[in-house]
Amino acid sequence: MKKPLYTSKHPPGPKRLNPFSNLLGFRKDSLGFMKNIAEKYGDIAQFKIGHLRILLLNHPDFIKEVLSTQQDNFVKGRPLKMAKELLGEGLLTSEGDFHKHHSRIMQPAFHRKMMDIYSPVMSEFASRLMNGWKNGTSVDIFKEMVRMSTGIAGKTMFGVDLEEEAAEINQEFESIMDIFGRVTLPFAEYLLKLPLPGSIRFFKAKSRLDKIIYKIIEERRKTKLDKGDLLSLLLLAQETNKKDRGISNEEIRDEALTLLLTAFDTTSLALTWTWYLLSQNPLAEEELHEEVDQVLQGRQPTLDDYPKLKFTKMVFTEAMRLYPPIYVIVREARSNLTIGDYFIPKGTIVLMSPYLIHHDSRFHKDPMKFNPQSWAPSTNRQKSKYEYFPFSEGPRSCIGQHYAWLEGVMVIASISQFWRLKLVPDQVVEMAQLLNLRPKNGILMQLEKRK
Ligand code: HEM
Repeated sequence: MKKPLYTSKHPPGPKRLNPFSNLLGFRKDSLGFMKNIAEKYGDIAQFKIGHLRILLLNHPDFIKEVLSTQQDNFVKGRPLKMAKELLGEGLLTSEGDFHKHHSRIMQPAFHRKMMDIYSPVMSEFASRLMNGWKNGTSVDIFKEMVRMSTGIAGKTMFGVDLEEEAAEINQEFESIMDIFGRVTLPFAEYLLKLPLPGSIRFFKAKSRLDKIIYKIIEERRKTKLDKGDLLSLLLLAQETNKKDRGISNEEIRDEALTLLLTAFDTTSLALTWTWYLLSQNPLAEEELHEEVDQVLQGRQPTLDDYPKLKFTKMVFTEAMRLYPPIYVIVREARSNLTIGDYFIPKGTIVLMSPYLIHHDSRFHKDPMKFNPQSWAPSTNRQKSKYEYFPFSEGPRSCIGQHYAWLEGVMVIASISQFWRLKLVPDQVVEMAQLLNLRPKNGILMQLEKRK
């Protein structure tokens, strides 16, 4: 039977006791709240927060509808409004032709051939980090990964050394996240307009980040050097304003800040959770050590080693399954539409959680277990793209995913060749669900030299 174009059937979901009862649950533990809704009401369910209608999709087929098949009917919309306050019209937040234009300008910086240039930088920064480590001491591995990833991002994309500024950048970013954690409030967009302590912190942090970014841009302008990196591409696009409509100073700032924050934050989180998981799974750790010892024989990895470091990549893949840094992807319906048998009105906010799908036993066997072997080519288990999507999927998926895979593998191989990271006992490792999945109080690890 032919499916009707429109249906009046609404997805099931909890009845609201008061306009903010769902808000409280969602703010306290959004993953727990979403899991509960999915378990009670199924793979397509809706709930309300204030006047907002929120749809939760918990099946790869429905998620595919939003991220790919019907993606023209969705925008980043309201949920990204607060992010725009910080990032302006960067690649992450912009829409339509503007987004396409900027995406075209920046694509070459993420082309596979650029990985030849990026991989030695990644190995070098991992070495620099290890040079400062002392056997038997403890470090907060999250801070260490942030410092290293910020250094890598600064060097590969802007040609500058940002390791010194890494702690400040991360601290400003955390102040910003604090207020971003409130994006689900029905009156969120007005929050920044009020002189509240959180808003004041936000604008201070934004202005410090701007200072760092504008300094980088100005210094490059002075040298007039085309280094083939992302900043060169952006500055070149500004100069060659003939065929295309070019790019303004402010747009360069927006893109540079977007790239810096999206690059260092997610990658350092993915690596932090990887070290934590390895410390809890000695068999996987041993297998990793065997592979890196055998492939690298004591030298730092190069791009040629990348395809040989198969188990290393499986470890990183499995870590991003259990701890996908972006644990929920959000869109807004820009017209009335149908998903499955249900009517979804214009303005509905749609949530899709890689975390929930990655922990669903229908799509991943033994989902709570860290099992890198499940990604071995020999298992022959062809997973659908929407069963594992830490980088999202479709036209708005992560532009930096090849870069992130490379950084993950290069860094894991570099470090695990020489060091074993052991979890310092008697600490509670907890997830903080801000815009991304962070360790609440960092993760203390003891450094043990292998060789
Ligand atoms: C493990 C590391 C990373 C993860 C898990 C990750 C994840 C994601 C996800 C889920 C999205 C889609 C967000 C949405 O639809 O709302 C995204 C978009 C994006 N990512 Fe990443 N990312 C990572 C690393 C990077 C790196 C290294 C860069 C840059 C060098 C980067 C730059 C971006 C940009 C610019 C977008 C917006 C793309 C667009 O909308 O066209 N990401 N990322």
